[in-house]
Amino acid sequence: MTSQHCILIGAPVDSGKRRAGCLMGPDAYRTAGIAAALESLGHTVEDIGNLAPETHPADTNDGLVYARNETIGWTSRLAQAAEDALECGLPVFLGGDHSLSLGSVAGAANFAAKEGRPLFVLWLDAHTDFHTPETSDSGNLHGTPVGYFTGRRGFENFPEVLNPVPEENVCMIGLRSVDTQERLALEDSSIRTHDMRHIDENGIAGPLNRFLDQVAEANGMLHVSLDVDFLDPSVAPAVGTTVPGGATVREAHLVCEILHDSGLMTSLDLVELNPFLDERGRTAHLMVDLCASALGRRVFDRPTRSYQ
Ligand SMILES: NC(=[NH2+])NCCC[C@H](N)C(=O)O
Ligand SMILES: [Mn+2]
Ligand SMILES: [Mn+2]
Repeated sequence: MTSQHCILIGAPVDSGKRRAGCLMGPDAYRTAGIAAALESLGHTVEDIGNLAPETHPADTNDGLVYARNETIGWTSRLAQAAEDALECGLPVFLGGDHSLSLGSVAGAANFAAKEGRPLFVLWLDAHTDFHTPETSDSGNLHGTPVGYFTGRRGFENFPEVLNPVPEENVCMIGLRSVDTQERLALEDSSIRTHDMRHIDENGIAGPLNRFLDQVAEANGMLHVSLDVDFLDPSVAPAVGTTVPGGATVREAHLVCEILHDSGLMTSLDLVELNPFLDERGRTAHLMVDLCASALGRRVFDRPTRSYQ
């Protein structure tokens, strides 16, 4: 297994929705032992601590979009952090709510463009997060990152997206809650969407492997964004937007194990963990275990042999 330099980036973003708590996420991952888990796999780990948003005007909360200015401050800060970290290793963003991915993905896209490689995004989530601030019913910006980094219009005052991720490079797995405006916009887009019914009928490995083949063929970089609510709430209760019927522990590990074996993942977000809603750290521990699977943990050190 090739060892990697993992850069843990604390992103205590809590501005993407009204319910507070994701700001405690980075420390919950640390408490759950994320650094030791990755080191035990032979990786080097550098924890750069928690970042803060760039200074921004105070939010007046217009009643439509919640904490827009703070989220703008985070977006530019995290885009720069992603670009810097990709110079020397594999950034792992410890969220923080999903609005952090406006920055982490935009930064990864800027880095990929400098390298002359396309960026691909794997979105593991119950939601598509494909709103713009104008289409959002809730006004919560954690529902908008995919809209932003694919270059949809309506993100006034946000940093310009210099390298929008082409829609055909985005693959979503785990979907089971899509708003009408998102559904209409997705119908006009070439984003690949795999809802839970598709997974129930066909399994989770097929769509993932097909996407990874596409990434490999294009010599692409791959950003993976893992939302806690991708998982079923019975195993991952610590998230404000639970939707029943999510991925099982085994399905989620399988995704992460396949990702590791592909050797394609170049950056990772762990988002939406709200430790205030957790049960004795079980969701934080599961997310750390999934991260470890994505970085090479397996049941056997060697491929298992079948009986002859
Ligand atoms: N990252 C998330 N948990 N997003 C949930 C978004 C829910 C809903 N679609 C909204 O825009 O408000
Ligand atoms: Mn999400
Ligand atoms: Mn979600």
